[in-house]
Amino acid sequence: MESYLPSFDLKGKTALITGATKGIGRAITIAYAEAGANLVIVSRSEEDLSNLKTQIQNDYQVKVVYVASSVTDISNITSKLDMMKETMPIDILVNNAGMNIRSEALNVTEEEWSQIIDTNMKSALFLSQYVARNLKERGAKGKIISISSVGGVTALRTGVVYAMTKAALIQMTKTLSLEWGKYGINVNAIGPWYFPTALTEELLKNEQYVQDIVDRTPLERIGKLEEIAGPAVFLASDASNYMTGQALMVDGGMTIYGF
Ligand SMILES: NC(=O)C1=CN([C@@H]2O[C@H](COP(=O)(O)OP(=O)(O)OC[C@H]3O[C@@H](n4cnc5c(N)ncnc54)[C@H](OP(=O)(O)O)[C@@H]3O)[C@@H](O)[C@H]2O)C=CC1
Ligand SMILES: C[C@H](O)[C@@H]1OC(=O)[C@H](O)[C@@H]1O
Repeated sequence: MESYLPSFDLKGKTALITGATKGIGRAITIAYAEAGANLVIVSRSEEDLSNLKTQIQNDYQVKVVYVASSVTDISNITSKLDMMKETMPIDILVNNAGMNIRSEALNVTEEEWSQIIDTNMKSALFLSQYVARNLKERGAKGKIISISSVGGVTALRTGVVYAMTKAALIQMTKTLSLEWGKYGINVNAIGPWYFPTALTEELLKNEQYVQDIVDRTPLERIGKLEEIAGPAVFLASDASNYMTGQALMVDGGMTIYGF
């Protein structure tokens, strides 16, 4: 029977998600479990990680391990991954962990710079490097997905350093896709507009701010977490095997805003 429907399931794959316990990362993590992936989940809270592991293992027949660490402590994370790479070799990496300090450019400090840069970019590159080295050693195909932002392609009022990190993730995506395509590693990014998470909670409590968002968004609403999980499953699955170096804006149309 002629068929062109690719597989969206992730059975037999192992996915590492940073920032897996809250917000967008949590939605992606649970969606990956629903798609059958084994999981390596990373955030700083041992309690949150343990609770999420228990929830997922109660609901889905997948293996879950966790690494409680700041993503800025790369060697701590990779040393723990080394101990599990025989049993849980990583096939899919989601560089999701990120943060923002919303200072105007005239006021931003070096301390804020360092915190945002290190959290949003350092682990994205060095965890991608770690996973790619392991995939190359195994001769295995892999998927690397970085969570950028519409702020990586258009100007937002939410901080210049954050915007720099999100633009950098898109350029990192393109460069790594160029170098690692020959190893069968797809490297893509997702650029969300606003989604309801702890990161945006305070902003989204402001009715005028939400109205400003709606006024700039053709779909006239903020996103739902399942609407970011979908593109993340797509980019992790065989359905996107011929896509690499791309930044998918998941934004209700915001970045094409016309007049
Ligand atoms: N929500 C939105 O509207 C948008 C979000 N994004 C991006 O999506 C990603 C996720 O954001 P969102 O879900 O909203 O954020 P949340 O603040 O809700 O979640 C962030 C997650 O990252 C983890 N995290 C933060 N800093 C570190 C760190 N140093 N080390 C390890 N884990 C860390 C947190 O866990 P813990 O604190 O327990 O360690 C948490 O699990 C970010 O990269 C963000 O820039 C992009 C565009 C829009
Ligand atoms: C859409 C942006 O990324 C949004 O801006 C912010 O300040 C939040 O940090 C969100 O990430």
